[in-house]
Amino acid sequence: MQALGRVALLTTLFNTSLNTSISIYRLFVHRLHPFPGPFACKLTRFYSAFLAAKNIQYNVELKRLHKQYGDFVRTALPLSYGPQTGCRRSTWYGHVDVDDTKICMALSHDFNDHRRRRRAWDRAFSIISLSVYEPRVIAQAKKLMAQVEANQGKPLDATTWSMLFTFDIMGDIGFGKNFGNLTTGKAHPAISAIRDNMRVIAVVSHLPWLLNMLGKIPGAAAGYQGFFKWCTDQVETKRKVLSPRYAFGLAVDETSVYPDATQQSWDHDEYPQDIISWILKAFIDNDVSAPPSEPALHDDSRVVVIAGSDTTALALASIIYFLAKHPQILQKLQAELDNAMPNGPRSWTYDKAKTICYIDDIIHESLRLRPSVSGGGYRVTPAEGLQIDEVFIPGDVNVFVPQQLIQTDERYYKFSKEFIPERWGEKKVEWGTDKAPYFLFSLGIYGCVGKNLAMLSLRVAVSTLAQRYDIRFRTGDILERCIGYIHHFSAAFASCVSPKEIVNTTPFLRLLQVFFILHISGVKVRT
Ligand code: HEM
Repeated sequence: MQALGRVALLTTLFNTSLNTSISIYRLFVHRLHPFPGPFACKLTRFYSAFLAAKNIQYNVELKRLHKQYGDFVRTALPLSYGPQTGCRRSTWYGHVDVDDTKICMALSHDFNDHRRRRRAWDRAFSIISLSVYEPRVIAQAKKLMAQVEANQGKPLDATTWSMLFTFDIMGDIGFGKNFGNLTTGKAHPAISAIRDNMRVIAVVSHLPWLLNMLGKIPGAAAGYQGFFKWCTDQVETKRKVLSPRYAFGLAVDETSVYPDATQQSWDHDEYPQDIISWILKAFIDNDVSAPPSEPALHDDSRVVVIAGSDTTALALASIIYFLAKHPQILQKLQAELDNAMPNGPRSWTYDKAKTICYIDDIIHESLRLRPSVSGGGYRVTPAEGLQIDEVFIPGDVNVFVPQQLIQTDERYYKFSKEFIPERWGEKKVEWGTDKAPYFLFSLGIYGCVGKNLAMLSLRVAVSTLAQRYDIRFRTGDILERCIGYIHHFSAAFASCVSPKEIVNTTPFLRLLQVFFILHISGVKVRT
């Protein structure tokens, strides 16, 4: 008993002195001690996780911190991205595994490994690949419009429908599969798995070592296993599919076409028709751009599912919200659509729609105010440090950019909190928009590989929707009350919007009344 007491005493003494010396070091000696920031943040990353967990709104907490401490806050430091930056991925990207051979390209730390693997993804998003995807995105938009028409007069949940739309695009373009969300109107179970996954990452990724450790404890990640297995199954099913199935064009259930699909081999001479086939092709061919292992391949598939759907869904839901809030902007867009396509929806083509710059201006303005990836990617400064104006940040320091804060900073954007798409068009030079920081798809080597697919999907959805319908809130007075914007994931790939109600009436079918209700999915509703 006495011995036990001594061990306890010694352990307490050891831990107390260890923690005290670490605290003194972090507070007064650490290279970053001159940077202002909350006391607790200087001591432990648990405080950041605590802030993130409060309402799963780390961006709001960051706003408060920057207001209090200025541009540079210890725990969140702005830096420049772009091709010239010497910054690389930080330890944040090790939250799944620190071994690059086991994780997806989107989390790979090693500069050369990432650059090598990125090539397979670049092929999947080349101009030729996008021309293959384009009619399939349009086909999904047609299904969305059919649902809107079929539900006239009834409330439509625009957040959910945005997700159903982008999830089906991801299914087809990502895996060559039809997940049928837009046909059934029911959300695929993987959608709630994505949200759950993101919610955990939003909080625990502030402590990447903890997430990493939890992943290694048997059973600790049991909650994810269903989703992980589902993603793995998508890849494995794909691996068994013969190339002639591509002759069938749009997604088909391959087992119905090739009941004995397991017996078939991969024809790698075929031009792949979806993202995962490009990655698989590299893998099967042992190409230099291939994922280095089976776990890495399967982790890549999870990136396709999550990055390929949630980001664009949030962007679309936000755009619908802004169009409802600003009817004069919707009218201007409709006038431009009518001008380019005087015969209405029947004369709609993507070639005509994409010539309307105002559509892109609306998309950019919406993403400026409501970026789908609110925090930007976490980076580590180069060994020689980083000079930003008069501030020097030492080398090997983890930093990240609060994207939404910068993109709504009055110093860079006039009327920065207002939705003014014209700042990207006729006011661009006068307001200096082209010189303002804007990186919603990130920049440089780690920039979004899916940007062109996202823009294609958004252009198609916004133009077809606006051409057919007026959009307004069902009850205008709830608008501001419902504002709340939840970013689950400060560095990548997830967010949700809160409840909004929208009413649509169509200019072409004026008798129609369609209600959109934008409401939060999977997260407690905030009013
Ligand atoms: C509006 C929609 C989208 C936005 C705002 C967006 C934004 C971003 C951002 C900011 C990054 C950098 C993250 C970081 O630094 O860690 C990124 C990376 C990435 N995005 Fe997107 N994204 C969108 C849509 C898509 C789509 C549709 C895909 C298709 C699969 C996609 C796939 C990826 C991938 C694979 C990466 C990692 C790139 C790399 O590591 O080199 N994204 N995205």
